[in-house]
Amino acid sequence: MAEPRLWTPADARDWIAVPDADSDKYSRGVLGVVTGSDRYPGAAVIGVEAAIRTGVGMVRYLGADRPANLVLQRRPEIVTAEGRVQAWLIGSGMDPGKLTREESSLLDSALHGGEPVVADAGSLRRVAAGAHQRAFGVDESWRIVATPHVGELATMLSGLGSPAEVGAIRADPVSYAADVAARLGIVVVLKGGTTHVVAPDGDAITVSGGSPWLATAGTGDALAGIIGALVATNAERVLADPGCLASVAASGVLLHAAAGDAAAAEGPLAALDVAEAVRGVVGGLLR
Ligand SMILES: NC(=O)C1=CN([C@@H]2O[C@H](COP(=O)(O)OP(=O)(O)OC[C@H]3O[C@@H](n4cnc5c(N)ncnc54)[C@H](OP(=O)(O)O)[C@@H]3O)[C@@H](O)[C@H]2O)[C@@H](O)CC1
Ligand SMILES: Nc1ncnc2c1ncn2[C@@H]1O[C@H](COP(=O)(O)OP(=O)(O)O)[C@@H](O)[C@H]1O
Repeated sequence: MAEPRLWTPADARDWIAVPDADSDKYSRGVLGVVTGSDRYPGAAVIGVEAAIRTGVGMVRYLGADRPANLVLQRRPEIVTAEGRVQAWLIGSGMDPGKLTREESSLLDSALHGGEPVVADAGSLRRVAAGAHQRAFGVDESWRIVATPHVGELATMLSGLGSPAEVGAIRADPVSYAADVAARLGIVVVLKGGTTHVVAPDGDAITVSGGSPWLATAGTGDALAGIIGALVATNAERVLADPGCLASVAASGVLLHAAAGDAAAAEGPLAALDVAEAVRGVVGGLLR
């Protein structure tokens, strides 16, 4: 396995799609979002806020009523009607053991739809079960980015029939992430104090340096929203060259770390502060 590459702000800058005079909300990219639940409605609010502050043409939110109402309360810009999307963000704030039939069906539609997908939390078991592979074959399933923390990676490994202790994963994170990435044909973003982005071919990118104040509830939901927005706004490039999905994901991790630093500069941060701070980080990279 090659040495992990360190991602830089200049690398991330290349994946910020800047609108021009010919752009419209559709051409910029629409992100479909299936996140949140009655149990964890806040995850939907945090992810959507992070996505729109990263920059996207439109967010279509298709979750349950309680999170949908909270999302709309904070962001009336969000559209809750079905329609075409360029990418999906799924699973944050969803409990895989307590999904309603409607939620299960929304997750499966996103995984089987053919668009790139950012799969978080409650959707990871489905990804580990290989539903996307059965639909597309392993070679065409590069379009999925999974964002587990070590506990969730352990669950994915169990689902793949290779259980591993969390301690063992922490001791050798890139190898375990690479194993899951290769077997499922997906990009794995293994979150932690240092985050590793690993492609199915074993190429690894390391992003370190985010403030330890990021260790607070909901910051992973913000990360998923940031990556979702980047994938939606780069969907054409991703579909033309799925191999670039790891670069898009690494750029999202870098924006998230920088937003964490910006938010932490003012004192202890909350996840929504991180989502709000992405705007300034993107603006700074573009100056
Ligand atoms: N406001 C909201 O709506 C919020 C909603 N949220 C939503 O909540 C849902 C549950 O997500 P979750 O991550 O809290 O719990 P879960 O997936 O059950 O795994 C936890 C187990 O894994 C282990 N573990 C090991 N290392 C770990 C690590 N670094 N970080 C975390 N865990 C680690 C550890 O086990 P242990 O090592 O203690 O045996 C632990 O018991 C999910 O849908 C998420 O989106 C949250 O985002 C918060 C804000
Ligand atoms: N000590 C730390 N230093 C820097 N970043 C961290 C640290 N701990 C966690 N993070 C980041 O915070 C986020 C936490 O995500 P996650 O574990 O999914 O929490 P949640 O489910 O509550 O959103 C990840 O992006 C992770 O990389």
